[in-house]
Amino acid sequence: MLRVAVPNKGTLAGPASEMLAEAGYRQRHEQRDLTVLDAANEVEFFFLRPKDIAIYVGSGELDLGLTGRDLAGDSGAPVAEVLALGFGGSTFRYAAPVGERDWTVADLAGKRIATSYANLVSADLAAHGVSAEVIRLDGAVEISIQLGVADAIADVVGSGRTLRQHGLVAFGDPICRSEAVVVERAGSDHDRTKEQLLARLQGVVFGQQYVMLDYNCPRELLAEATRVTPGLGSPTMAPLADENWVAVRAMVPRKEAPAIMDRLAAVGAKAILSSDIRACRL
Ligand SMILES: Nc1ncnc2c1ncn2[C@@H]1O[C@H](COP(=O)(O)OP(=O)(O)OP(=O)(O)O)[C@@H](O)[C@H]1O
Ligand SMILES: O=P(O)(O)OC[C@H]1O[C@H](OP(=O)(O)OP(=O)(O)O)[C@H](O)[C@@H]1O
Ligand SMILES: [Mg+2]
Repeated sequence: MLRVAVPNKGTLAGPASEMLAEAGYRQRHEQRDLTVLDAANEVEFFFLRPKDIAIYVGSGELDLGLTGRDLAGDSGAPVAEVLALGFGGSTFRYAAPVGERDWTVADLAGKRIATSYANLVSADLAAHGVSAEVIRLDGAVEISIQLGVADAIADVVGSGRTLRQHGLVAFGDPICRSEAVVVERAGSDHDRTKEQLLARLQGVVFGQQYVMLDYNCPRELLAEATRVTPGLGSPTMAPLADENWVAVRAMVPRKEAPAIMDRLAAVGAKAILSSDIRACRL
């Protein structure tokens, strides 16, 4: 039985469970359930605090865990990333009050820095050769300067709204660029159930990052059109009843799809359709 940790709360919990459900795994119906057994797929899911997940996986008690790259890094647990999941994107950054001065990381020397990710911050300060006091807080870190316990902070930045609301500005290079990831204990083996879960999740991630384009193309413009949509391997082509036309089907990156559709229309393609891919195996 494969044992897999899933966030039970916070930003990553909803999307992580939805992705596992899309991959065909049973997920919990009740928010308070801490385990779910998916006997058909030989997997047991454990719903744990996101911060704790890498610790369980690093100790070898659980085989895989879905967590944030930043959380896994901060835990210091001996885990390795096996798959990036494409959601829960954030940066982890230093920030300080707007207008006080143009802060640099070197200016943090001798200062108090509040954070919920003390290990990441200590390691980054050491890498910069800066000696400062790290104040460990559990959350609402942005308010700590106002309340007088810190001079600067290091925190997760998503949209940047929370920093702006508190009159703070980020500075320095991001300490970490994070997203949700699957981790395993470093150096551990892959058995059939683990490989299957990773392949299914990979298929859902691909499905979310690509769309399927279908279009009809005059035969003489095929070479030009398929240069625009080379597909992952090679585009699928099928003859139409009108022998001067061909139907083409190719996967394209979701973010580029509108621009690719513009280019196909300019080439002379017609009936250009874009559709979602729920999951795929390449
Ligand atoms: N806007 C965001 N705010 C917080 N965490 C985010 C955000 N966007 C992505 N994340 C990621 O979510 C993970 C943090 O999840 P976690 O559940 O610990 O905190 P949370 O979502 O802030 O919930 P809570 O603070 O209520 O426990 C990190 O990997 C972080 O990078
Ligand atoms: O850049 P934004 O989109 O504004 O998001 C970032 C904020 O969201 C998180 O806080 P959360 O709401 O989880 O509260 P917490 O500080 O108690 O963890 C994070 O710690 C930042 O404070
Ligand atoms: Mg939080």
